[in-house]
Amino acid sequence: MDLRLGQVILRNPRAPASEPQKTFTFDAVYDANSKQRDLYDESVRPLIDSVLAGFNGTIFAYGQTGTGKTYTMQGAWMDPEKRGVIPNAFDHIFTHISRSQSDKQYLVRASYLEIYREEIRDLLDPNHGTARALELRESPETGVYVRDLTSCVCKSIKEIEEVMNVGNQARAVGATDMNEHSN
Ligand SMILES: Nc1ncnc2c1ncn2[C@@H]1O[C@H](COP(=O)(O)OP(=O)(O)OP(=O)(O)O)[C@@H](O)[C@H]1O
Repeated sequence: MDLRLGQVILRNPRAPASEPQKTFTFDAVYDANSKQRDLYDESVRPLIDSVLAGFNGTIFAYGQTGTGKTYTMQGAWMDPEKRGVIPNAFDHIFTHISRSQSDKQYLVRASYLEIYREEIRDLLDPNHGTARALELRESPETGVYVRDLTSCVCKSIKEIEEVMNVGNQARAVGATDMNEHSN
């Protein structure tokens, strides 16, 4: 990895020395020594700032199992240096709201879903294990949305963390089911 050039360089160890390396260039590259805070400040903070200004924003973690998606997104909750994108974004959003002028109003709503075997499951629905899969819909006003997805209004970091914990527990049950099916 070349963090300065934003490049990931791949070499096949079994290939003959004459085979060229493959170089992929990105806007930014972070390796195992990168700091959560640097990733947030450089690559996430500008996106959340635009969301706070009224634009849409998406952060998408994609990769093979065990490559660090959960670590990057959630991190080690109790250690401020290891907190990932989600807790840093909660902090950023609610700090911004608390400091904003009184003529502005913000409404924060949180939903939490997972796509498991091509089906959408609502992790905030207490019956999600037995409920029917949710449907993806599109409307001219709001664009793509998930019909009947639970949405919780959150007024503080504590409230949104509670919503996330409920969803995380539903996820963990899903993972156990999956393990049982594969055994
Ligand atoms: N940058 C990092 N620094 C230290 N530890 C890390 C880092 N990234 C990942 N890890 C550790 O590597 C392991 C796998 O990471 P993680 O669980 O985040 O992967 P994942 O992509 O979410 O996997 P899965 O798709 O199976 O859920 C974890 O023990 C995690 O703590």
